[in-house]
Amino acid sequence: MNIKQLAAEKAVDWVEDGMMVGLGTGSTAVYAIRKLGERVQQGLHIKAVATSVESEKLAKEMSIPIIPFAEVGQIDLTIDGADEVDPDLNLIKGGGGALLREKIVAARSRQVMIVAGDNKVVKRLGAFPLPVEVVTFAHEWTIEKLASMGCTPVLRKTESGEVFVTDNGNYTVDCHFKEILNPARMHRQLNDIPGVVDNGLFIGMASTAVIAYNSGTIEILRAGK
Ligand SMILES: O=C[C@H](O)[C@H](O)[C@H](O)COP(=O)(O)O
Repeated sequence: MNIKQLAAEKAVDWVEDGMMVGLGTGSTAVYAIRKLGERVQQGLHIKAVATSVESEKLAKEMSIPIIPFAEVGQIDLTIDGADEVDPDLNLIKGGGGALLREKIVAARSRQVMIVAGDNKVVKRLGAFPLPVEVVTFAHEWTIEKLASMGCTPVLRKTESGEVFVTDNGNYTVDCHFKEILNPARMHRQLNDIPGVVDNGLFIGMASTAVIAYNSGTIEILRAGK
């Protein structure tokens, strides 16, 4: 079993009967959705909301009952991956292109549990290019403003060379900062740029991180500890 699978399947142990569960996106979250699906098929009763079209499709294939976001009240637990996790459990997310729905679901969740291999744990955020979701209108100008923040911005393309379009019909700009000294301030400054919809910094949103190591060990990190 690889470390992504180990962390993701462990997190599913926290899901209890009757919960409203947020389903993350990405190659690690996929393992959590599959495991949760197995538990549903064995009789676990939950409802879920997905953070991407892709995760929703997989959840339905696994017979997990999906609720439209408009009908979701409080979400009990969201299980999601991350591109970087710092010691305060601040995160970079959006490498898979789903940051906006992920952030909305996280904001509605009592508990956000991050699942990752230990390669995602960093002392300081920013080596991973920070994804920023921007509207298509005047995106060239928005990209210039992002560059003025001290990064090298790259408009994300698909493997076939088309501009990548998010589930919300926007573009993603990957901002190469190398390091982000003050993530909370950077979060505000980026979102102040007209044309920016949101950025991949998740500040103070994760309550727990389930981190798996190649040795097979699992470490549980908690925010504020
Ligand atoms: O947009 C995608 C999400 O934020 C993912 O959770 C993140 O990119 C981590 O993905 P993966 O588990 O594939 O490394």
